[in-house]
Amino acid sequence: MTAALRAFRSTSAGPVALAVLTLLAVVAVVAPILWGDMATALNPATAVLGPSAEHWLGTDRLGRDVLVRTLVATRTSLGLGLLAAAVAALAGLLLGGLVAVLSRRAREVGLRVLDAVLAFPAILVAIIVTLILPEGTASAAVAVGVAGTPAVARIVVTLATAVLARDFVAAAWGLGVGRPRILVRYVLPNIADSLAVSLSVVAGAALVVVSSLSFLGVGVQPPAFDWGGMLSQGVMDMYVTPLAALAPAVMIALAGLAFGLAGEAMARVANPSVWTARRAARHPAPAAGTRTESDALLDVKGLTVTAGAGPEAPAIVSGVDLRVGRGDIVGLVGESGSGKSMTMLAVARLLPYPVESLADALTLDGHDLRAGPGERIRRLLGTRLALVFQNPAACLNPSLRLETQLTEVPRTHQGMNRAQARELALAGLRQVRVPEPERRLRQYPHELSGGQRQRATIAMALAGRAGLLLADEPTTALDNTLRRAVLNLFREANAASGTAIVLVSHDLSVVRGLCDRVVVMYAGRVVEEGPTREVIARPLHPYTQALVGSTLTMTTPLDRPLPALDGQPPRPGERQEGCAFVPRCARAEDRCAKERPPLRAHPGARRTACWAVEA
Ligand SMILES: Nc1ncnc2c1ncn2[C@@H]1O[C@H](COP(=O)(O)OP(=O)(O)OP(=O)(O)O)[C@@H](O)[C@H]1O
Repeated sequence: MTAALRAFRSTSAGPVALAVLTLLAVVAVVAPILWGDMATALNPATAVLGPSAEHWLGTDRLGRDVLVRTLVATRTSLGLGLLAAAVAALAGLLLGGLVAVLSRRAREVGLRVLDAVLAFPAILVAIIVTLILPEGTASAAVAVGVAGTPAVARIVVTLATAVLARDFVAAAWGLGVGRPRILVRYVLPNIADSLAVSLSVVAGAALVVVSSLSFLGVGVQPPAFDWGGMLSQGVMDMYVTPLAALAPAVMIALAGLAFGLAGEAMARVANPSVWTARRAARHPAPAAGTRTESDALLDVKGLTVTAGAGPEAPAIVSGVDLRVGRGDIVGLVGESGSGKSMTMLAVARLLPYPVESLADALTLDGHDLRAGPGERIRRLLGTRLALVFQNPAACLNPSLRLETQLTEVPRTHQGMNRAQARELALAGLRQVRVPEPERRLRQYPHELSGGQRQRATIAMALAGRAGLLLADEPTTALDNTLRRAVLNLFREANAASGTAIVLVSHDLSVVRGLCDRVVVMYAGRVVEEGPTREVIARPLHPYTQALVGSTLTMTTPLDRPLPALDGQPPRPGERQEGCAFVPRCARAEDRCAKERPPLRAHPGARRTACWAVEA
C-alpha cells in the first residue's frame, strides 16, 4: 500500500468514503447483471405496494420493485455523474490552462469572462445545453460537463496563477520555454494534487446535477432510468409509498457525500504536514514538554534525519550530538549538503515532508521536544526559540504588513500592548539598519528588497527575546557592512540577554568572528568539535584542515590560489560503512574504509572522528 493511500485511510473521512465508493462500484457492476430484467418488468397487479417480505421497499406505480430499481440505477447514475465530471475536468483543464498562460492583460479578460459565465446557475446552463444536444442518455451528462467547465477552469486558473508566479517558472520563461510546455511540464504537475481534490468534489456535484436534470424530466429518458428519474416518479406517490422517493434520494445523497468526503480526505493527503505530524505524534516518545534532567539549554543526542520513513530511507544526518549551554554561541560548519540545515530544522520540529527524524534525546530548556507538535511544544518553541532562515521570503507572511508580523511575538508572548510592541518593532528595524522603519512597518514583504527582508526577519527573531536563536546562513543575502552589523547585533543580544546562538554557516570567517565553539559536519555526521580558536588554529580532522586551508585570512598569501578540496561529499544513500571522507582524504588507511571512526575526546575540550588522529 502506498504512503498516500495509507494517509488517505488514516483520515477520518477517508475510510468512510472508500467503503461507500467501493460498495457503490460493486453494486453498479453486479446489480444490472443480477436484476436488470426484474427492474424493468411491468406488473400492474403489484402497483404501489408498501414494504413487504417480497418487496422490501415496496413497488412503484407500474409494479416494479423499488429496491431492485434503485440498485440497478446505480450504474447509470454513477456512470453519468463520472462522465459529466470527466467532461468538466478535461474541458476545464484545457480552458483554464489556456487562460492561465495568456499574457497578463488577455488573462484578465479571460478571467472576467469566466466569472460572468459562472454567475449563471450551472443547472440552467445544463438544461439549455441538453436541449441543444441530440437526444440520448449521455447528452445529459455531457451537458452537465459543459455547464461545469467554467467552474473547473476558474479553479485551474487560480491554482496555475500561483505557480506561474514562482521563481522556477520565471527562470523557464527566461530560458525561452514555450507556453504549452510551461503548462504541461511546470504548471500541471504542481497543481495536480489540489486539482484532484477539487475534481472529486466536482464529481459529487455533477452526479447531483445529472440527477436533478432527470428529476426535471430533461435528463435520462424512459425506458432508461437513473436515481433522478426514479425520484421524480416516486414523488408523485409520496403519500402512498414514500420509500419509492426516499430510496433514490438517499442514494443521490450518499454518493454525493462519498465523493465530497473523498475530496476532503484527498485534501489532507495533499497536505502531508497534517498526516506526518499525526504519525510523528504516534511514535513512542515521552509526553509533550516532559522535563528531563539535562542542564543544557539545547541537548541533542543521537539525532538521525532520514529522507522518508523506514529502515531503507537514506540517512541525511546520522547520530549527531549537539549541546548548547545558556549563553553559548556555537557555529555549525560544513560543505553544502552536509546536513547543517536539516539538523536545525529537526531541532525546530520543522522538517519538510517526507524527511523524518529520530533522536535519543532532544531537549530545549529541559523539555523533551520529541513528542511531536503538540500545543505545549508549539508554545515552548514559540517563546524560547527564534529562527532566521537562509531564505527570508520563506519566513514572512506575504499577505500581512510588516507591523503585524513584527509585533505578533511581543504582543502574544510578552504581554505588550500594540503601541509598546510597535515601538519595539521600530527599534528592532533601526538596529538592523532598515531605512525609513515607520514606512516599512506599513509595507508588505514584497515591497522590501531581499536584504531588507532578511534584516526584518532578524529583527523579528531578536524581538521575541528567545533563549536560543537558530540562525541558518543569516548573512548570506547581506553585503559586508551589513554582515558585520548583524553579527554585532547577535553579539549584543548574547551579551545583554544571554541569548544562546547556533550559527549555521559554510563560511569559517563568520564563525571565527562570532562563535565560542565550532562543530564541523561532513556527510551528515559531526567530524570535529571544540573551541573555535583552537580548532581553526590547529584543526585535527583532515576535512577541517582542508576547510581551514581554503579560507581566506589576513595572513593568506595573495599571490597563490587558495587550496581547494577535490571531489564531492557522498550524497545521502551513497554513504559507505567506514569514514565518508575516505575518497578525498590524503591520510586514509585501510581501516578507515571499513570501520567508521567514533567521535573521540582530545585534550582541550576537543573531539574528532578520525583514526589518523592520536587519541
Ligand atoms: N526535502 C528533502 N527531501 C529529501 N532530502 C532532502 C530534502 N532537503 C534536503 N535534502 C537532502 O539533505 C541533505 C542535507 O541538506 P541540508 O540542507 O541540511 O545541507 P546543508 O549542510 O545545510 O547545505 P547548504 O549549506 O547548502 O544549505 C542534502 O543532501 C539534500 O539533498
